[in-house]
This record gives sequence, structure tokens and C-alpha cells, in this order.
Amino acid sequence: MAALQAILPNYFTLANVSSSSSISAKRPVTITCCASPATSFPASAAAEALNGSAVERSEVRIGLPSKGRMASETLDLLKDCQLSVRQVNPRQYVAKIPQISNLEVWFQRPKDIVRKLLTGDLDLGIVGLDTVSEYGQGSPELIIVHDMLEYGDCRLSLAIPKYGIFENVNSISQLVQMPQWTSEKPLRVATGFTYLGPKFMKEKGLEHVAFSTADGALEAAPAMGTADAILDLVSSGTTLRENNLKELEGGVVLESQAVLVASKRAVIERSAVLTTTHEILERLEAHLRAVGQFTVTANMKGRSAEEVAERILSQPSLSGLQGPTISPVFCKRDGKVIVDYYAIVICVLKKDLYTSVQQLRGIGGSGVLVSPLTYIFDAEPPRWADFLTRLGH
Ligand SMILES: Nc1ncnc2c1ncn2[C@@H]1O[C@H](COP(=O)(O)OP(=O)(O)OP(=O)(O)O)[C@@H](O)[C@H]1O
Ligand SMILES: O=P(O)(O)OC[C@H]1O[C@H](OP(=O)(O)OP(=O)(O)O)[C@H](O)[C@@H]1O
Ligand SMILES: [Mg+2]
Repeated sequence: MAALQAILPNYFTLANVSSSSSISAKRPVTITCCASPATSFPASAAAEALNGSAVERSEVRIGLPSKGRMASETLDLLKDCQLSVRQVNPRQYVAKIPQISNLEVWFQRPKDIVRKLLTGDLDLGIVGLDTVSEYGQGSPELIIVHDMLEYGDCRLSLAIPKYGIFENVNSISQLVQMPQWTSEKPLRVATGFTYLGPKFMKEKGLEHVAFSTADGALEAAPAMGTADAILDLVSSGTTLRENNLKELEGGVVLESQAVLVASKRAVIERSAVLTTTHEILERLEAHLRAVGQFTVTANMKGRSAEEVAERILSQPSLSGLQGPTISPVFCKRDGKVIVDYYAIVICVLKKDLYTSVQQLRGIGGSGVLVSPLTYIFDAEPPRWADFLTRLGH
């Protein structure tokens, strides 16, 4: 019950923001203070919403994006970690991952994944950090387990037109100092980020600002005359460019990519969630570490393994994970078994491959074979220790 009470205030905040203080295009809201936690929401309603499902479930539930740009890349990443999701058709919202028998996959919209982690209906989820930050509202109930899944890279950034009164405005401080913004005529910002937006503007000292929201194509708002600025996700910058908009120095609210997030309460109260989180994290870490590297094997003439090792370690790109593995290559000459050559195995960063091959050749390497790596399982990943610390273990 104590754990339950600990998360209730955040649940109320979320409920309050989406009901009483919701921001709409029809009714722009001048921000005087940013999303303050409300306490008027009836505790019994939230307790009821939280009750039961999380506590009684023995299965572990992970939420994955059901649609949009994150959906297929999430499934691809899990597949690369040998965690293939068995989904018979895209309209099926629950699926299994055969490798982890007690794991249920629930396909949901990214924002609903975060909401359901907060209410206890999901235990784990993969979504963009922007979505966790916007819908999680800094709740301590959400813990990021892996913060760099290496896809879905984008930034939440403020942008203004390149023309008109903004022609010479290039930084957020210049925008704040513009005399145009008053309580009667605030800066109008279109955004889908109605929690992070006001919070950011307040932090930057912009007093007179009104927000409106829409579900997409926000970049059209300034040219349409319905907003002065937009706060939206930017990746390549093409959409901004095509709409004659520019980002501002100091205007990035957050840098985002896909993350694995857990419900703190689920992990603390149910050991199956902790065990499954550990397995998923281990697989992700091992895979993500491996994708950036190749295994390189080569033959090298030498007098001894030590002498070959010295030659290899004299080269900056050839030290491998811990150092080279060197094995003697036995051959028979004049009826005698001798060792003239050594086989060496090292891991090299993909970006350093060509340099490494050149360095190997330079010290007498031949027959260089390069193979992809599937996993690098090291000692316990540092992210696991970090996760346990944040759990208070
Ligand atoms: N242009 C982009 N490039 C890379 N990643 C992005 C980009 N836009 C969004 N993302 C990431 O992908 C996530 C999902 O975005 P997506 O557009 O698929 O869904 P959505 O905007 O939440 O929903 P919808 O567009 O269907 O209303 C975002 O939360 C963000 O983390
Ligand atoms: O910097 P870029 O690479 O051009 O990407 C940025 C665009 O991508 C997202 O929109 P999305 O494609 O998801 O469409 P939406 O507006 O319908 O969400 C985001 O909202 C921007 O509009
Ligand atoms: Mg989108």
C-alpha cells in the first residue's frame, strides 16, 4: 500500500492535465505557471484503477508501439536480440515472445504505454524518451532501464519562422527579449507537448505565452497564421526547412531516442518482473554492443605468442575487448610438428575496420577474415547496477 500511495500523486497530475487544464486550439491558454500537481482527484478512483491487475498478475507485460515509426524498428531490435514477437496479424494487440515464457507483449500507442505503466497495467515498455518525459511528467514511478536503444533519434525543439519579425531572432534569449509578447498578445506556440512545452518556456523566462495543440503537421501553423512558433520533434530538419522555419539556439527541450522503461512498483513488488527486466536488458546490451563491432581473425608469423602479442598491442586499433586471443597454428615439416604461425582473434569497431586491417597487414598479418558479431556478453552490464541503485536495492 505504501508503494501504491507513493505513485498516486503522479497519477493525479496526469489525470488533471488531461482533463481540467487540457490545452486546445479552440481555447488557447496563457501559461502563468507550469503543470502544478493537483490533489483534488479522488484517491479512491485512482486506487481502484491501480488495484488488482498489477498485483495479481503472474505474467510480465511489456508494451510495444502498435503503430507509427517506432513499431517496426522495435520489433526488428527485439528480433536481433533473439526475442521474436509472434504476432499473427497487425490487428492482434497481444502476442508472445516464445523465448521468455511468462512475457506478454501488448501493442499500444506510445503515449498509452506510458500511461499504462503509471496505472500498473504494463510492467515494461519501449517508447521514445520524449513520450516518457511528456506523459510520465517526471514521475519517480517510471525508471529508464536502457536509455540508448539507438533508433528513433530526434529532438524536441522550438522553431520559429525565418521571415518577418523573426528574421534576426536566432536564440531563445532573443525570443524572450522581443517586446511584442504581452499578456494581451502572447507568443502563440503550437505543440503536442502540453506538459514539457509550458515547463520549458517557464524555465526560459518566457512569461507571455499561449499554447495550442494539434495532432500533426504543426509546421504549417505559422504560415497559416494560427501560431507564431512551434515546439515539435525534429530529426533530419527537412520538415522545418520545407516550411521556412528555423530552430533556435538554446531551444532544444530534450534529445530523444527509444528507451526501455519499467514500472518501479512492478519491479519492486514482483520478482518475475525483475528477472525478466534483467534478461531483456542483458540481451539488449549484448546485442547493441556487438552491432558496432566485427570479429577479425588473421594469421601472423612469429617466434612466440608473446612476441606476436607485442606486435599487435603496439597498434592502436588492434587491442580488442581485453587484448588479442592468440593461438598457435601447428603444422608438420620434415616429420616434425612445428609452430611458425599464430592465429589471432580480435574485436574491432566497425568504423575502425579498414584502419585495423591496414595495421594488421603492416605488422605481418595475412588471411584476414572479418565476421559480424551477434552478442558480446560481458560481466554484469553497468546499466543493471545503475538500475538497481535507482530502485533502492
Ligand atoms: N522525425 C522523427 N525521426 C525520428 N524519430 C521520430 C521522429 N518523429 C518522432 N519520432 C520518434 O518516434 C516516436 C513515435 O512517433 P510517431 O510519429 O510514430 O507517433 P506519434 O507522433 O506519437 O503519433 P502520430 O504521429 O501517429 O500521431 C516519437 O515519440 C519519437 O520518439
Ligand atoms: O526533421 P524531420 O526528419 O523532417 O522530422 C520531423 C517530423 O517528423 C515528425 O512528424 P511525423 O512524420 O511523425 O508526422 P506527424 O506530424 O503526423 O506526427 C515530427 O512531428 C515532425 O513533423
Ligand atoms: Mg508523428
